[in-house]
Amino acid sequence: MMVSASPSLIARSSLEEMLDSLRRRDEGEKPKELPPALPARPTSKARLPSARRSLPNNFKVEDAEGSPECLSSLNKRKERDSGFKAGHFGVKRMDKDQNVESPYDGAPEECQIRPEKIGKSDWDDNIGYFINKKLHVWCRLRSGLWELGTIQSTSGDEAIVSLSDGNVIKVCRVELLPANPDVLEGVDDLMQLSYLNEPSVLYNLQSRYSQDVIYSKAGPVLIAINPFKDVQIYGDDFVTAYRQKLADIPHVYAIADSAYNEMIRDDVNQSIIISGESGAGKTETAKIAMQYLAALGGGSCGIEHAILQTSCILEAFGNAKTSRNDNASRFGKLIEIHFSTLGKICGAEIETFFLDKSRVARLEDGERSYHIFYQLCAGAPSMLKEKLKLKRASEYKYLNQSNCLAIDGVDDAEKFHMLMEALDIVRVSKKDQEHVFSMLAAVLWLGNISFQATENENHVEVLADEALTNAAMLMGCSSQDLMLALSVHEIHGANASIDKRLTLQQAIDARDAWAKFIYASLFDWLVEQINKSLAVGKCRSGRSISILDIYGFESFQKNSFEQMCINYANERLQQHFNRHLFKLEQEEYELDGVDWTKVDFEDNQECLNLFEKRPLGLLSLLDVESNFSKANDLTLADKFKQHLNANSCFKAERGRAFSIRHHAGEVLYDTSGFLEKNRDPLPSVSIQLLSSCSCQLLQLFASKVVKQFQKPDNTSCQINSLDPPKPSTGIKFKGQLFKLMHHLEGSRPHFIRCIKPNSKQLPGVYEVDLVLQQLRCCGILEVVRITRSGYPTRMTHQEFAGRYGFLLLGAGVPQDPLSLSIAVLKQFNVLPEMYQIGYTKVYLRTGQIALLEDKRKQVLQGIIGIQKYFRGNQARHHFHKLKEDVLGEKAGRRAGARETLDDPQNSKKLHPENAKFKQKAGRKNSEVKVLPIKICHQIWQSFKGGCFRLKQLWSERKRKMLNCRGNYDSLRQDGQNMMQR
Ligand SMILES: Nc1ncnc2c1ncn2[C@@H]1O[C@H](COP(=O)(O)OP(=O)(O)OP(=O)(O)O)[C@@H](O)[C@H]1O
Repeated sequence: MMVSASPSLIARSSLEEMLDSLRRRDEGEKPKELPPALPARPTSKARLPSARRSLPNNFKVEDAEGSPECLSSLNKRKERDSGFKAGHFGVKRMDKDQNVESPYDGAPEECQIRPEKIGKSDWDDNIGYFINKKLHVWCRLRSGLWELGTIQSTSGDEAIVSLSDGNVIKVCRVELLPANPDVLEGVDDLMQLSYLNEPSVLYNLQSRYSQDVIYSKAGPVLIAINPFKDVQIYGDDFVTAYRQKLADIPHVYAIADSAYNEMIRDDVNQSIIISGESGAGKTETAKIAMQYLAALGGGSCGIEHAILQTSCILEAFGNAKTSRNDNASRFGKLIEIHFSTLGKICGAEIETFFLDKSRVARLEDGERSYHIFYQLCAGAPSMLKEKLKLKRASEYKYLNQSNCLAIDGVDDAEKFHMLMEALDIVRVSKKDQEHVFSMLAAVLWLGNISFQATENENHVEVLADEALTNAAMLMGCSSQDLMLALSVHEIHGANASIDKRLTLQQAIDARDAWAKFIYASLFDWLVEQINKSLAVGKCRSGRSISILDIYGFESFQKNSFEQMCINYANERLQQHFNRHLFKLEQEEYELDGVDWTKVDFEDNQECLNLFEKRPLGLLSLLDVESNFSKANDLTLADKFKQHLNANSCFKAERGRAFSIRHHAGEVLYDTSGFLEKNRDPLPSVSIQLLSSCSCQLLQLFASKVVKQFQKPDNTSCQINSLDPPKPSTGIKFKGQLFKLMHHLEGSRPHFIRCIKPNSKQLPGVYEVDLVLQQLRCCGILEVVRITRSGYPTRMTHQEFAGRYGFLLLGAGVPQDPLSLSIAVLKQFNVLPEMYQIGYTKVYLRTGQIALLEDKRKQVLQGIIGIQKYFRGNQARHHFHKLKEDVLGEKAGRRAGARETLDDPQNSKKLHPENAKFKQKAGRKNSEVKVLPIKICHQIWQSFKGGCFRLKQLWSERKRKMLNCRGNYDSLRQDGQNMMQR
């Protein structure tokens, strides 16, 4: 279930656009019958600061209403004093709260958004225009769907609309929105739409999707709609096309390409952040991006193949079939690909987050556990099966409880063979592979261990059957020890410890805790092994591209601790998105003195406060409650209600339930199991047993837990489920998330929003409502609005002048970068509304830089043409001269040689062959064609000398060419002339 901005709010943006056009019309800028214009650009009031002007601490600008308002801190203080309240289009203000944690450096963020200055909505005049011209409008039907139609007439608040299917209906005017002309159907970038409103965006994407065009742009964000089928837009040819910039339609390749080029060009780390709900295509998109980067940065060491193979391993161990996706990732993943100074991949590092281990022991109907279990049972060679005492998947309780053992179209045995190959490529040794498979089998056998009640119904004993024997054998412990560990709980008193027999439920929980612990530890260990294998070599440049594929927002009928953590992570990512696409962008305009009307956006800081505030935030309260042995899920829910009610994102519900208003919608949570999952206990006896097992992996896993229990002063503390010194799951997760945000903040982000077109995972089906919810929850319309009215290209005055200054001609070219930049913009007729000059940077609207780059390219090509001609001429001249020299020298030598040969004194110096030849032929000396060795050598030396001199001349000429400013200027002049011609 998702909730988003109400339609009227979204509609407002397009109304606003129309109003602007109407205003223009009223001002007499346009004749009466012109269609509503494109969204108004703020008129440029670019101030031209002096070249060395620095930004004063409290500089003032005029707001749109003319009242001077101090920016930055002054501005913020004023708004705080006026006490604006949060609201969609109103002002949203988050007070600086000392108790709110932030993963960003410095003080907690203060978020303020000024009200958007929107005039009164008035659609009437426009409706008149649409009626006259019989232009299409979008009409919202009772079903909520939008349909195209034309307005026939209006009366009061109502309008009669003739729909495209022939029906004529009466609707409220507020249900009408302007449609774009046909020529704009299916545009690549939503920025190109004249009317930016929900139905236009929705149907633009649908029109593309119906033609298998799955990628579109929303300004800087790539929208990827899952095709649920193979589309022929990947592979070598496409890679080459994007690499050589021959293709420019939106694509993951284009995003990966810009990330790579920006990393090389600007020496800045990059990140590709892929988000979307479960089944939207994040993991596939991440793989496609990785494939492109591997093609671009693949080197001789072949590490890129190993990196690509990690997907196969991680999917086997971390993905499972859920009701929403046959291959759902049940963990978050950040893969950081490192590059050498030459731009070649030199290693990678994978970080994983929050594996959903509950899936190991408990499955919902129709879902599966992790793929690897089914793959192992189906594909293991018979020898291995024998060794692990493996049976078919259907014989294991952990796998057969959900009535789903296979996935349509997936061959688990084949997948197992692919996995073995991948493990080999990633250099996980055969011995380690065997250890991994034994652990998996041990988990499966553990799940088959059953209990029987003894004495009274309260206590249990473990059944001594093949499950117990096999599990103990695979773990490397005795069956007796395992029986004891699963049926007895050790309680540490002040002076002694006592054994308490477990009830049936406790025994089942203990067994499942073991299985989950082993599986989660195995997963972490495997990731460690992969990281060792992909470790970055010495040639690292420190530059990297990180790809984040993290679980999307989740909202089921029953939502538990896992969903809360996942949705919390999504809130953090949403803030990163907001920060970069809305907040930092607008802040930069303000600080650099750019004339700018703020665009509103939905801030989720309040929701983050709900989670992170201390001591009265969700995670802190959960942690405190987890430390009380008498606390239960109901007392926890009460605590939440008692302390969190003041937060507008929290809603108390009956009993154990509570709701959170997430940015993507309201979710109802049930606290059942929260405390247990947050504590994540493992009875002390289990750790002791694991440490004593002969299986090395288990020993290693146990030692890691013991380390967690160690006190900061390194003295070990008693491991007891009553002692909770181990960090709780929630706090650990928060720590991981903060680390992730730090990492992302250190890189330049590229956002990809994956959209799931239908919930049945079918190709060609586009469910409008589902898509709309997803577009709303990631604020796509707002991104387009900001980008469209913003200045996506910016360069410092120095950079701009350095890059384009040379295009100016004449003696009066200004010298300081600011004046030079302005002169360039004027020279090339960049319209004033298409740029702004800030205190430090030049800001350009979309498309303007391409214009300047074109000019630059033309001039450079002209220059290169002249240079080529000039150099060619020089080279020819020198070559002819050298040739003459060599020939002259040769002729001289020949003459000398003839004289030498004619001298009978020298005849004995002749080469024996020559002498023989000379005698045999009986020719005259002057006719001799073969020269003496010495002379041959002399000529050769002279020729080599000539070549060497020629080379020297070449390099000298080249140096002179580069240094000679006069020459260069005249070349530039020639280039300009050529271009003008
Ligand atoms: N570009 C694509 N081309 C073809 N099929 C795709 C593409 N993207 C996704 N799919 C299909 O959609 C399925 C779900 O995609 P994927 O597993 O990447 O979703 P996800 O967003 O990562 O989901 P989760 O969050 O549950 O892990 C894939 O198994 C694949 O069948």
